Amino acid sequence: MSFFKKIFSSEKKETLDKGLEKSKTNFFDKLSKAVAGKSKVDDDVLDNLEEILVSSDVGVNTTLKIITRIEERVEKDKYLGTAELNKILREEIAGLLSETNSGEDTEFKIPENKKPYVIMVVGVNGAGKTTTIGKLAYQFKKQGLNVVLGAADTFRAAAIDQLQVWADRVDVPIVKQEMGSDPASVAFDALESGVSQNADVIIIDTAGRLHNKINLMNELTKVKRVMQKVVGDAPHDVLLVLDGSTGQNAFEQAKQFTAATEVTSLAVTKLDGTAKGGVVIGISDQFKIPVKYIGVGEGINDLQVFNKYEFVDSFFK
Ligand SMILES: Nc1nc2c(ncn2[C@@H]2O[C@H](COP(=O)(O)OP(=O)(O)OP(=O)(O)O)[C@@H](O)[C@H]2O)c(=O)[nH]1
Repeated sequence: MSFFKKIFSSEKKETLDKGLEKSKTNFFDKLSKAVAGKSKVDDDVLDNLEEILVSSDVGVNTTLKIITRIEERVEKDKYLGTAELNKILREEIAGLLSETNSGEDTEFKIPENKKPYVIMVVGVNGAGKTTTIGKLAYQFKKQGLNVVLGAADTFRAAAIDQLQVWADRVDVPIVKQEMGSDPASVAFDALESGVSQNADVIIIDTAGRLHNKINLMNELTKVKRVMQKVVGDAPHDVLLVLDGSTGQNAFEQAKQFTAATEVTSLAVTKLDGTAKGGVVIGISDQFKIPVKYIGVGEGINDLQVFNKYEFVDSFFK
């Protein structure tokens, strides 16, 4: 490993550790209370563990899966000490995450034969869409790629302005129109402009209104259809941004968006400052969609490519 890579990884690790601190403290405080005075994993411990996982926003279905797997191990081992519980949980959670996340990545590499690579970003207002797009643009630019942004969230003037702020900050071109114009038309322009500029990546912001599933579905379908007039297989990635600090509400949003369009990857934001980090485990398991990025701070560097090993290591350190 190069010296630079080592420094970068240790910085990434520090940010991740700091970002997950609240979730960890919450989880392990409860876990240590649950096993206090017990040497063996018994029904009581498992009941408590179930409650802790649910209250850590892992979600009921995923919690039951984890508990069943631990029960099976208890059954096999006969005597499973509480001291081993931490290690077992870590193994089971890593196993669950492996079902959806290949996740050894430290950086997302754009496939060679997909240029321009088009990312359509969806999610409700306030989930951290704009910030995530800005941070992503910065990461791609650091990789030496040409990035173009498309401000297709035309529903609110502030959304266009905010994306412009990020475009200026990262120093990448942005394609935008007036507030209220047709999002599909902005997406079309952005792709045309990207193709003519020989862009490597085009990131399209979309409106996050959820008041009506049919409207949302129609709008996203239209944006996709119109983009395909310029780049036949666009979008290559439909990235759903979820606010991790909303816990169960993030599950609800994932449900609504996956019903409205095909979502191919997830970004879970605001994991710093929340005790609900377990949401990453549950959402990835329930929706069988890989978590590609996690947001662990407001800074430009605080979006990390999700790596299941790093995540579990940081959580169970
Ligand atoms: N702490 C923290 N804050 C974040 C993170 N990601 C985004 N935010 C903050 O969340 C707030 C909302 O983010 P935006 O990017 O504006 O959200 P949006 O989804 O684009 O919402 P609209 O602009 O309202 O459409 C901002 O104050 C961001 O700085 C994160 O990973 N950690």
